[in-house]
Amino acid sequence: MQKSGELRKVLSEKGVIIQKETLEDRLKRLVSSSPVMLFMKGNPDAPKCGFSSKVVNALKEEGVTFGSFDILSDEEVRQGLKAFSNWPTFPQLYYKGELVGGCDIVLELRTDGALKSTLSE
Ligand SMILES: N[C@@H](CCC(=O)N[C@@H](CS)C(=O)NCC(=O)O)C(=O)O
Repeated sequence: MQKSGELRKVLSEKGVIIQKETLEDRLKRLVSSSPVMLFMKGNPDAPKCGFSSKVVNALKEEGVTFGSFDILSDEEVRQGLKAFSNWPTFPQLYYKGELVGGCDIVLELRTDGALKSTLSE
């Protein structure tokens, strides 16, 4: 993966140098695009995996407002986030740009009564 801040210079068809966002910068932007951000398979109305579905239900039941991104729609983000956060699976839940965890952790937090407070500190 390219390092953050490294601008990718690309020669366009017209010979003009354009600057493209690196993958790392894109991932940083995406994980912070909502205070609570869920990277999942499918979308909250139609999850395409049981683990993603469980996290969506937990967030909805706790009344947490969240943004989401369907990693099945973007292979670069799917594989990139695994390396970026050193976390090999989805769903991945972020709060203020930091990884909270996957399905097991989210369900544990809910059982402990700590999900809502973790996502609103
Ligand atoms: N124990 C995991 C279960 C999640 C999981 O195993 N996800 C798999 C199957 S949906 C996954 O994302 N595999 C990698 C991939 O599909 O890219 C959790 O707590 O989130």
